[in-house]
Formats: sequence, C-alpha cells, structure tokens
Amino acid sequence: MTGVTDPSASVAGTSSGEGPAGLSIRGVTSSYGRGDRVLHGLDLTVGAGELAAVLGPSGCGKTTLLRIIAGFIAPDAGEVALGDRVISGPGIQIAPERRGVGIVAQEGALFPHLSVARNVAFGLTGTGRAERRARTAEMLGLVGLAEYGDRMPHELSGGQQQRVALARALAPRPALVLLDEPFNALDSALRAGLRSDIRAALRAAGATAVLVTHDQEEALSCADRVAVIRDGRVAQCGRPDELYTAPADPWVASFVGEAVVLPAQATGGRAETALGPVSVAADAKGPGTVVLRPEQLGLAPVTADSGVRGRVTEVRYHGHDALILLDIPETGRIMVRAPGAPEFRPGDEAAVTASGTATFHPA
Ligand SMILES: Nc1ncnc2c1ncn2[C@@H]1O[C@H](COP(=O)(O)OP(=O)(O)OP(=O)(O)O)[C@@H](O)[C@H]1O
Repeated sequence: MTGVTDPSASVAGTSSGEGPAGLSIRGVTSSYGRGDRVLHGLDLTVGAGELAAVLGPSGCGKTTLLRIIAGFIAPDAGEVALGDRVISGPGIQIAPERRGVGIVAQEGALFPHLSVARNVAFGLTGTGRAERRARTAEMLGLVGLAEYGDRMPHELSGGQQQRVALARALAPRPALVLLDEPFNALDSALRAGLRSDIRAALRAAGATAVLVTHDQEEALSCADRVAVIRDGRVAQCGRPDELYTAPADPWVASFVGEAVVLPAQATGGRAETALGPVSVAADAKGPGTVVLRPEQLGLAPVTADSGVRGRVTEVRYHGHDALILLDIPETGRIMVRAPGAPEFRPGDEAAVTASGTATFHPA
C-alpha cells in the first residue's frame, strides 16, 4: 500500500469534532483519470461506533478507497457521507481537514520534532490550553501511555508510536478514524497485542473506524464487520463469522481462510462430492461447488473399510493444531486441520472423511 505518510495529513480532524458518525459510501467509482477503473461503483456502510475492516489483495483498490474517504482524491462518481453530511459527491468535495476524519498511517507518521504530548495535541486547535492538556492526558491514558507525554517520538518503540498516532487521531473527536495498515511495520508477536489494545481504545472512545488491511487474520480478529474487496468492488461484507462460515463464493472463502473447494451435485440438503456426501442448505440444487473448512475434515488410519484415501505430503505444525496436506486421487491436494500433535507424517496414507455443513455455490 502506498500509505499516507505526511504527518499533517494524518491529523485531519478538527478540535470541534462532533463525535462518531456512520459512514455511507454509494456507487463510488475511481479511475485516476485513466481508462481502466480502480473502483467500480463501490458501496459500503459502516454504523456509528463500529469498527469495519476493508480487506483485499494487493492492488484491489483499498488505498484508493481510503484516499477518497479522507478527501485526498475525489471520486469520478458516487457519494461519501458521514452521518447525514455528504463529504464527496457530485459538486461536493469537502477538504480533508474539514471532514472530521482522523488517520493512523502505516508507520505513525508522528512529527519527529514534537514531544508525544504535543503530537497528540496537534489537532486540538480552537480549544483552551487547560482543555487541550486534559484531552491530551485523557488520550494518552486511553492508549496506555500516560507517562510518556514528555518523550520524543524517536524514544518510543514502533508499537508505542502507533499508539500515539491513534491518540492523536482520536483527540479531536473525529467523526471517523481511518487506520491504514497500522500494524504493517511491526513483528507478528507485537501485532496481536497492539491489535487488541487499539481495538479496546477505539471501543472506549466509541469511535467509528475503518481499518484497511490485506491480512485476513487481522481483519477477522479485530473488526465488527469486514468488507472483502475484489477488483474494486465489495465481494462480500459481513460479520467475521459470517464471512468464514457463509462465504459468498469460493474466492471469498479462499481469501478469508483455508478452504477445500470441491465440485458437487446437490439435492435435498445433501451434496455428493469426491469426499462423499456432505450436508448443504436444503434449497441447494444441481451442479456447483462446495466449500469446506479444513477443520471439517478428519483423518484416520486406513483400514479395509476406508473410503477416500490420500497420501500425506506435508505437515505444518502450529502448536494448537496442525495443517496436514494430502494428495487424493479423486480431488487433488486438500488441507486438513487436526487438533493437537499430528498423528500422521509425510508419506503416510490416511482415510479422509468430511463432516458438518458445507456452503454450496451453484455452477
Ligand atoms: N496515483 C495513481 N495513479 C494511477 N493509478 C493508481 C494510483 N494509485 C494507485 N493506482 C492503481 O490503482 C490500483 C489500486 O491501487 P491501490 O493502491 O488502491 O490498491 P491496494 O489494494 O491498496 O493495494 P496494496 O495492498 O498493494 O497497497 C492499482 O492498479 C494501482 O496501480
């Protein structure tokens, strides 16, 4: 992602912010003035106080959408509104600093010559000194850095800098906070902790927020709602569990987790697959594909009665579980998630069974 790195661009709120508002994006199209479109009539709604993740592969248009919401570029068509206030639309393009949108950039983008406290206070114009100090202290407390106001940004860790960036974005009580891949520069151990702290701070502030990420685990674990973007359109928007258990199509299924996608023939709540019959929705009918998650597949030692069998090609042990890859003549390579320590090794033969309900996608 190209990102937003100019610190002053990251403090787009105003001190007279009116608090969180819902975000409504309708039919937004963007082509950067060239022939081929980057966003194709994109629709997205985020409720007031909700944390939404915009998730998609590289080049799908996430940064472009973020720039449009922030006001750095104007859409070719469509409308962006915060609450009942249109901020981009036909004949309307409110300047970034007047939108009441705070931004947390990929790498904090703090002002290097200002102390932590002065960074946080930067957007609090038009308020008295005492109020500014109180709000700054409140925001530093919110992100767990109450004692760090006098430090300079270079005296902080990457994770602490991101917390300061969030405190700075929240200080003016923006209508909306945009988080632009804010955990990108951090190692994975730090990411998980910071993720939940930032989520808690956003909740405590009651902020409406949009988190842009290409990391599906980050989106599913952090957000109230996830919009999966594919080629400039919302492929599916829903709660994390909806996306995982009821993906709109096999592409979404594979993007938001490991998926086993099999050709199938459905009727009467059952679909016949190369792994045997699986349950599907009662109205599923005819040819199509089913999507199963690797934890819906089980492995057992081969016996004379075993049905479908495969040869283990790889075992990826993750501590709490293991992903086991198998080559099955009828299906090709599939993935099975087994709890605990794996009982199978590469080269072993195993019997495979499917259980639970699969999603069915008609041909
Ligand atoms: N300033 C620009 N002018 C012209 N085209 C651009 C510009 N910025 C981005 N694009 C194009 O728009 C498309 C979407 O880019 P965008 O940066 O929005 O994707 P992204 O989903 O954020 O990707 P990534 O995760 O890799 O950053 C790409 O094809 C890109 O080449």
